[in-house]
Amino acid sequence: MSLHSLDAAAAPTWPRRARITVAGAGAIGCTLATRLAAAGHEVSLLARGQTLRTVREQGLRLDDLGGVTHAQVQVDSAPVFGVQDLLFLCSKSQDLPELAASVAPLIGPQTLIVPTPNGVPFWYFHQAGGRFDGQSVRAVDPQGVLPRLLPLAQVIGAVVFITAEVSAPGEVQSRTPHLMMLGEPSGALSPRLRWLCDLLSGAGIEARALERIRDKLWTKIMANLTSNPLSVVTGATLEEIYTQPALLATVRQVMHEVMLTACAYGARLDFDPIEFLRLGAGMGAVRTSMLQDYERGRPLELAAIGEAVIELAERYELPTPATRSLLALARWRGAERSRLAA
Ligand SMILES: NC(=O)C1=CN([C@@H]2O[C@H](COP(=O)(O)OP(=O)(O)OC[C@H]3O[C@@H](n4cnc5c(N)ncnc54)[C@H](OP(=O)(O)O)[C@@H]3O)[C@@H](O)[C@H]2O)C=CC1
Ligand SMILES: CC(C)(CO)C(=O)C(=O)O
Repeated sequence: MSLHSLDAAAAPTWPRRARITVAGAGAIGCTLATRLAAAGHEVSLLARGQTLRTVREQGLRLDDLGGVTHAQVQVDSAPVFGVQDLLFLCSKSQDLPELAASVAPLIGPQTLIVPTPNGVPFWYFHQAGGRFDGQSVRAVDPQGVLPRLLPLAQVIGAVVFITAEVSAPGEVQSRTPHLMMLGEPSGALSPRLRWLCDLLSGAGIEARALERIRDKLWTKIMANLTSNPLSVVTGATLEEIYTQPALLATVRQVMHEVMLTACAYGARLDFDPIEFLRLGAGMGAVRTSMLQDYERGRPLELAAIGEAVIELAERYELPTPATRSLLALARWRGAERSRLAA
């Protein structure tokens, strides 16, 4: 039997071989699906377009530090896989409301839901305590639909420290170790969180259970907001962004604005800002995911990575002039790119 007990009073038994759907067959979705399928789980993939057709015919192919892994998974454009133990939502943040609207049949009362998008998550204020407890983040859920589509009590927060790129439909390359930080929005180190971490670690994705997942969210937001929009504006790599004086001035200003905002929300940032810049430079000639989206004429994930931070800063009347200018430039570049491509 795959599904664990529905009796909340009894200790749930979490399956060793889980029924898992990965919704969104891009770089992160295919990485997770391939690793989890190769580890013996019953994995289904919600995909569309050419990716759906290719994966149906050829399966998945992941080229990562473990070598090349092939996996066969059940794949469909409709949520026909039945109720799942675990559901990963692997779209870009701006596509999450549409994706979430399509996964209802996969969600039972015990299904764990793990959204992977970068940026401020829609669940940020769920069980956060404090003055904004329970509120929504407009920038990432403008219609306020996500808490209705995804039961918040079943959502586990995730910060994904994987770098992956789609090389062809259903094929992904990743050249860094796979690491995910996971946490209950309430901060509980629950049995289900430990189960999830064990399951991922068993599939070759190092997974750490955190009591303070929002701290790590801010670390990742800092990395994304200091580099992704600037890479779109300048075409620069991470190494250039974090070393070139002409770019570092903006990086530092944005970093200070994010640090101030994170502090206002009680985040404990466990890094030295100078070390942060050094680590960024050490990433080498990496093109950010947003630069890749820009070059492909795809929408930019500016709402979750940038506009949501401004929204949170505004609640405390914190100034974010550098972040605003940078986002305006990146938005303009993105719109120009779309206009030229049309
Ligand atoms: N790639 C990376 O290295 C990292 C990415 N992340 C974050 O993870 C998230 C996912 O990133 P990534 O995998 O790179 O993104 P991709 O754009 O590669 O993949 C997103 C996938 O979601 C699919 N999708 C979107 N909407 C729907 C829908 N309604 N129904 C079905 N499929 C849908 C897209 O399909 P289609 O192509 O047809 O639009 C695409 O295959 C982002 O928030 C990103 O910032 C975080 C860390 C690292
Ligand atoms: C590599 C990194 C950390 C740069 O911000 C990233 O997450 C991205 O490209 O989206």
